[in-house]
Amino acid sequence: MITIAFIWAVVVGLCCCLWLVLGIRRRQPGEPPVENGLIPYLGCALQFGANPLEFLRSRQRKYGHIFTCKIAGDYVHFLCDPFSYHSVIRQGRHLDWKKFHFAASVKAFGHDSMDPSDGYTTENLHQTFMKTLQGEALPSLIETMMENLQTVMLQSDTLKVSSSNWEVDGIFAFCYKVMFESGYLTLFGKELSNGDKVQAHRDAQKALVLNALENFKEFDKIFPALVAGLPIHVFKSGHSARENLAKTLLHENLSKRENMSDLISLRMLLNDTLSTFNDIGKARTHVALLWASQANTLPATFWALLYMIRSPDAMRAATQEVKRVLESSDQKADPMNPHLVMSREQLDNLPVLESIIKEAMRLSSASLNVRVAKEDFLLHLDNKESYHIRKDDVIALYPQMLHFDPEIYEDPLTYKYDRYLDEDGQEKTSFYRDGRKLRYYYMPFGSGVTKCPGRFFAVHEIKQFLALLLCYFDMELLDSDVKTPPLDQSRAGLGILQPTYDVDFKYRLKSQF
Ligand code: HEM
Repeated sequence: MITIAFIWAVVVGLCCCLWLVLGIRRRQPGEPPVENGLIPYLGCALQFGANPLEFLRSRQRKYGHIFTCKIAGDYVHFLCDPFSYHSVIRQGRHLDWKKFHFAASVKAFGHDSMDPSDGYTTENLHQTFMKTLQGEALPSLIETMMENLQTVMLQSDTLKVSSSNWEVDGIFAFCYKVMFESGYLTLFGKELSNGDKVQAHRDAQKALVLNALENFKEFDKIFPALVAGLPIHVFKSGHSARENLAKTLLHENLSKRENMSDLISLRMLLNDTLSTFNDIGKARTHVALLWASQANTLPATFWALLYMIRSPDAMRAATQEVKRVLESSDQKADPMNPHLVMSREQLDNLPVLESIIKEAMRLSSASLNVRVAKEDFLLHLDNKESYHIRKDDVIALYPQMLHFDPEIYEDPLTYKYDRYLDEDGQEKTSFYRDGRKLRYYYMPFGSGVTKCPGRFFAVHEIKQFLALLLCYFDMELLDSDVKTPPLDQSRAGLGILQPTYDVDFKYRLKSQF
């Protein structure tokens, strides 16, 4: 008995020694300070995951502008000096952004790799996104979204609307219903109608989108775990939710839809012509786009609406701004005939709404910008210091550190709807730290080549949503003193954080705008 215990003790002891010898990195001359953490493989992952901002701030106080932490098997160099961000963002020849992004997408969505160098497709995804989400493609996306939003708000059964009675709903639930349905229809179009049985067709369409929303929410819950590397089979309902979404997005189903966005039609064509993906693999690439288009937009819309309703000054200024646009284009809001139009130029010229949204995203965004070192190289910082970085190490920026920095944003935890407005009421773009003007001060959409290609559409659709609510509805918080809900940290690193609980409000049709 004693011998078995002794053997076990020796084995465990040897493993510990092996881990100490092989699993721990020792700082070499010229490298950033390193923290291996106490748990083999995971390193500092648990402490980082519990509260990334606090973790990074405490390490920054201890080590300075750059330090290295072992996180889930990788050595991650966190760069905390905003003036040095440029050396990572400008994408020198030493840094790779593809490896991490393509691998994360494969892990979460289960399609074959979309990196052309892996041989499953020759599509240049980046080009597809730029061509179909920006520039000339944007006006038609905006136009379709505006129509869909008004239909969903006023002409379908999604909301109960009345001018005499207040309806009560959670702001989060409300935003998810309205924005998901409108965004889904804008990207994936509507099912072709067969002429007769109009009501039955409408009901089926509605059921499909409602189902998609439920599946989306279920899948979204397990998304952080998938990105962290857990296999989807561990999560029964999350797995079947993803597969249900994929089934509705099979090409044979999509081809029965009309008014599809250029993004999805082009991706279908390129899936069919340039890839070797099978049918379900193709469909999963569309699930990835559905997720990208909704997972951040929905919580961002929630925060923008919540903060706007909470601030009477914001409501007043935004209402005036929207009124001015309608008057200048001779339009009147009529809920019985909801066909307001706002061009891209008009939407671009709404600085108050822009600032309301930006400030909401400043307070709720927690994305991690990641690059991988392709080779050993020397990273030069703004203060003229240089650090040795090893091949395959990760370099990360965590812009929430900027967004909550009291030297950049005075009183950073307070929502100020006009924070991004200058003295002339136009967009403010000058922010300073230590008396120096910052190039990077607002980064919820990422940076450099990996910057979100859907960012213009995202901001426009949230502006449209808020503008239409102001035109058509009176809105009030149920409890005017309600506290802002805390951020749910479980998605930290992945984008806009969700609230830990919903906040109730009431709404009814406006008698006049
Ligand atoms: C408030 C809303 C949104 C936020 C905060 C947001 C943020 C982001 C971020 C942080 C990334 C990753 C950037 C990086 O890795 O450095 C990203 C990627 C992406 N986003 Fe968005 N996004 C939003 C809305 C949208 C919308 C509406 C669409 C499309 C209709 C979209 C499409 C994409 C795509 C396709 C990618 C992947 C790009 C690539 O890998 O090349 N996003 N987004």
